[in-house]
Amino acid sequence: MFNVCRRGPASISRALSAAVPTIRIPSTRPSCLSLDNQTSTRLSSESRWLHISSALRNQAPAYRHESNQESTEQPMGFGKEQQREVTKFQELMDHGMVHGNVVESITKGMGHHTMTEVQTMTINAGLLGTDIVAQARTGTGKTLGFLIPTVQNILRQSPELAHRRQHTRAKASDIRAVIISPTRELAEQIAVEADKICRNTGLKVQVAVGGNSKRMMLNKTLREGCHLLVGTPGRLQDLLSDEYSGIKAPNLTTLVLDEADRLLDAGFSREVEAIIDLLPNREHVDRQTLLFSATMPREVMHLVRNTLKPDFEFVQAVKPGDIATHEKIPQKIVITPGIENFMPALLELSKREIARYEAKEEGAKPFKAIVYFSSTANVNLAHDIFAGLRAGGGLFGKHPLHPATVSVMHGQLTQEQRTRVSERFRRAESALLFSSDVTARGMDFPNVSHVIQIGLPPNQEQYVHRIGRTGRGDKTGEGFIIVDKSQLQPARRMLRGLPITPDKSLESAAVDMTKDTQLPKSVADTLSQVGESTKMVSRGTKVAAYMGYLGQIQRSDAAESIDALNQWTRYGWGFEQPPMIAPILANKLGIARLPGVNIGREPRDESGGFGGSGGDRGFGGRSGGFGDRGSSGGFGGRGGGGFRDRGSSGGFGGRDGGRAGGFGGRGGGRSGGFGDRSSGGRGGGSFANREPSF
Ligand SMILES: Nc1ncnc2c1ncn2[C@@H]1O[C@H](COP(=O)(O)OP(=O)(O)OP(=O)(O)O)[C@@H](O)[C@H]1O
Repeated sequence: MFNVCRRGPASISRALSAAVPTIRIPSTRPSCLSLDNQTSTRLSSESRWLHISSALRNQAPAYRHESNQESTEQPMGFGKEQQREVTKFQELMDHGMVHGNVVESITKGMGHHTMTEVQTMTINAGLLGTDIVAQARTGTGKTLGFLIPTVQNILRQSPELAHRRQHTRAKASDIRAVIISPTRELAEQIAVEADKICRNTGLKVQVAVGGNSKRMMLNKTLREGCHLLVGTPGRLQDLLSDEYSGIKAPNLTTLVLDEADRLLDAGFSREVEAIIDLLPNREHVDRQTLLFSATMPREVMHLVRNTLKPDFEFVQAVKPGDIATHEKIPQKIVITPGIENFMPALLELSKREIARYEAKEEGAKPFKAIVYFSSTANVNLAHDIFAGLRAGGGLFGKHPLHPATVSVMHGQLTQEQRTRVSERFRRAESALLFSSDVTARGMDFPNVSHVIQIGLPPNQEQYVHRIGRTGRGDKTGEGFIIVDKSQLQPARRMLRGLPITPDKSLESAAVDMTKDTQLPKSVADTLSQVGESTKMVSRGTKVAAYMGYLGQIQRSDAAESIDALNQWTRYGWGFEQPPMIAPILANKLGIARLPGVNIGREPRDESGGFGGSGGDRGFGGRSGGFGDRGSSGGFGGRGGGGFRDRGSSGGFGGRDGGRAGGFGGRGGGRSGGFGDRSSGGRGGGSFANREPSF
C-alpha cells in the first residue's frame, strides 16, 4: 500500500499546500500557532460548529456526569451555546461529548483543565469520528489529543464499558483500538497515559513491544482482556498474524499512528501496511484513523491518503512556513575546530550549568540533559568517557559532574535495561542521558533542561523531535548542537529555517588541539579530565565510534570528513594511525582512494569487537577491546599548557602517551566567520526561508 518514503527536510508549509486543503477548527485563543488565511481552506466558526453539533447528534449517545451510573442514551441536545469550540476538559463532560468518568480522570487525576491548542482542535474534530492528520509542536499534548477521541469512540459504541467492574468481562479478542508507536518506550508511555484516562472505566489497556516476553504479554492479555492495544509495529504484526495468539480486533473502532511520519517512512511502512491488512476491512467495519506527529514532510502527506478516508482533516497547530520547534526553546550551535573538541565542550557546558544551579543563579534549573548521537557506538564512547571522569585526576577523584548521574540508552540494550534506564532518568533531578534516537520521539521525561546534539542528526525532522524533549508543556529548556567545522556546510543545509544562533561561550570548544598553546586553568582542567578518562576507554569502543561516524559520511563531503575523523583519532585519542577500514567497506563508502584512509583490517578481539595487541591498559572499556599497540596515550605530553604538568597522562596508554601533542592552541580567530549573522529573513517573519545565522 505504501511506497517507500524518501525522507528529507521539507518545509511544512510546502507539504501542507501540496497535499490537501486544510480544514482547521478556528481557535478562539490568540495564538502564534494559528493558520495563515491564504493557505488554508476554512469553514467559518459558526458553520463549522453547526456541522459538528449536527454530526454528533446523529452519531452519539449523550453522557452526563454520573460517576456511578450507567450512561443514558439520549440525543446530544446541543443548544446554541455548544456551537463553539470546547477548550476546557470539563466542558466535554458538561456538553455530553465525553463520558464524565474519563473527564474526571483528566481534570482530577491528571490535573489538566484547559486544553492546549492542538487538543482543542483534535479532540473537537476527533469526537465527530472524522479521520485526522494532526501536526503540532513537540510537547503540546498530542497524546491526549488522540487518546480522548479514541476512548470516547469506544464508549460511544459500548456505553457499558464506561464503568469499572470488579470482574472484567474484557476479552483479548475484543480489541477496539490499536495504537502504533515507533519505539518501545513511547508505546509504554502512551499505555501509561491511556491507563490514567481509563482508570474509572471498564476499558483495558495492554502493551505489545518487542524485547518483552511475548508469552507473558499474551497471558496477561488473555487474563485481563484488552480494548486498547498499544505497541510497536513488529510485535503488533506478529500478534495479529499469529492465529493462536487469541488477539483479534473484529470490532475495531480506531487506529492511531503516533509519530506517523516515522511509521510511514521506509523503516516501518511494510510492517504498518501488514498490520493494516490484518485489521478488519474498512468497508465492513467502519473505523476512525488518527495520524499524529510534530513533523509531516511532504512525502508523508502523499502516503497518508492511502490510510485515511477521502474526507480526512489535516489539523495543524503550526503556521505554514513556521517551524515545528517551540519558540520558547533557545537553540544554539557550537562550531568547533575538530571532533576532538566535542567531549571537552560538552563537559564544560555541563559543569557550567551545574555550577549555575548550585550558585542559585537566577533562572538556573537542575541540569538534566539528553545528549544525542547518531550512532550507538558514539553513544557508548561518550558514555564511557563521561562515566570515567574524575575531578582531581587519578582513579579516585570525585566525579566533576556530581550530583548529576550518567547513563546510556540505545537499542542494543535489553528491554529490561532500557526500561530501567528510562525510569531512573525520569525520576532523576540532575542527570545526563547519552542516547541514540530511541528516545528522540515522543518521550516525555519530566524537567529536561537541555537537549545537546553532538554532530548532525540524520535530518531536520529528527533535530526537531530531539529538541522537543525539552521545553515540554509549560516548562522551559535549551537546545545545543555541537558540530565541527567540516560539518558546517551540511549543517547549514540541513538546519535551514530553524531559529538557531551561534554560541561561542564554551572555551574548550574553540581550542585548536593540533597546536601547542597556553590555556586558562579551567579549560586545561576540562581537557585533562576528558583526556584522562578517554585513555581508560578501550580501543574497541573507540574504533567502533570511528566506524559509526564513517557510516554517516556524505559522499560530497567525504574528503573533509575523513580528515576530521583522522584528526579526532590523533588528537582526541592519541592514535598514531587512524583505525583501519576494511577494503570492502571503503569501496562501498566510495572512500577507498581518498588520502588518509587507512585500508586494512583492524585486529579483532575475542568478542568480535575491535581490539589491539596489548599495551593500553584500557580500564573500563566495554567491548573487551583491551589494548592497542600502545599509541592511545595521547593527552598531555608536550602540548596542552596547563595540564601538561600533571605528568600522569603518559603513564597510561603505552609507550607514546602524550606523543600526539595533547590539546593546544586556541585557534584565535578560527571561529570568525561561523558566527556572523547573515542577512536572512526572506520569509516575511517566518523562519522557514531564512538563511541560517551560523
Ligand atoms: N492540557 C494540558 N495542560 C497541561 N499539560 C498538559 C496538557 N496536556 C498534556 N499535558 C502534558 O504535556 C506534556 C507533553 O504531552 P505529550 O507527551 O502528549 O506531548 P506531544 O505533543 O505528544 O509531544 P511529542 O511531539 O514530543 O510526542 C505531558 O507531560 C503531558 O502530561
